[in-house]
Amino acid sequence: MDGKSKPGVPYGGMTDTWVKKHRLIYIGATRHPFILSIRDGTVDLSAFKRWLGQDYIFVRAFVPFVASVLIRAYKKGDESSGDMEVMLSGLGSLNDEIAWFKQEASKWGVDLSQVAPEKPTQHYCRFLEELMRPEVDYTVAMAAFWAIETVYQESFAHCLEEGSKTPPELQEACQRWGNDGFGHYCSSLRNIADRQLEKAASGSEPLVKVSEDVVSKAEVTFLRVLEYEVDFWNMSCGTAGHSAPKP
Ligand SMILES: Cc1ncc(CO)c(N)n1
Repeated sequence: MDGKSKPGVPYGGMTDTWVKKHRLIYIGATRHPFILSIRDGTVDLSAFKRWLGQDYIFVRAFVPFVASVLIRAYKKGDESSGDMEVMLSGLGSLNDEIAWFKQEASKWGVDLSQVAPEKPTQHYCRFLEELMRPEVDYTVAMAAFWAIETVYQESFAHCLEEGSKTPPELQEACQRWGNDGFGHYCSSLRNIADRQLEKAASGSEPLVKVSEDVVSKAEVTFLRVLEYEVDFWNMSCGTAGHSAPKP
């Protein structure tokens, strides 16, 4: 969490460098007060229900983004990489996730059909749309994909650690993203992103535009994901998102 390389993650990958270099905002996204309130059992259930409704809207918008990365992986044509299989597993779990949201919403009496996207959700979904544009490089899309998933994995795994007082009725939500299998999936995404970034940085990626351009765009995209995540948690807490203006 504090930028130490994780077991099984190749030390020194570009994503490792970013987590260290931007550890304050990374901690802001993965140890947000909303998450800490779940972990210490003080979370306001109305905040949890607000998060549930808004995240359902986000996840539905996330599906086409993941599909767009799958298409990019296919077009890369590097069948040996196994990238497509990682994304297919991600799409499969999103199918289960949407079913879980519906079941969890009915458990809490949240009518998902009546939930309107709040501004942070609208902005985050618009950002996903931007990442689906054809001119966005596979490497940049993968940096976003890994960051989006890993913020949730790190956040909810924290609520499951020894000593946490997560309320039993919220354990399932935390397990959803905090479990080891999802952690392994995030490591697979991270390895793809690191491989792509390494190729872009070494200029060995054919037909890629100016390679350092791709690397710096990927880093900016990583930071934008963290900002959108912090805004999303702020919204869940009900604190009007006074976040930095988006570039
Ligand atoms: C806002 C948000 N970020 C990341 C994830 C992980 O898929 C999610 N479900 N929602």
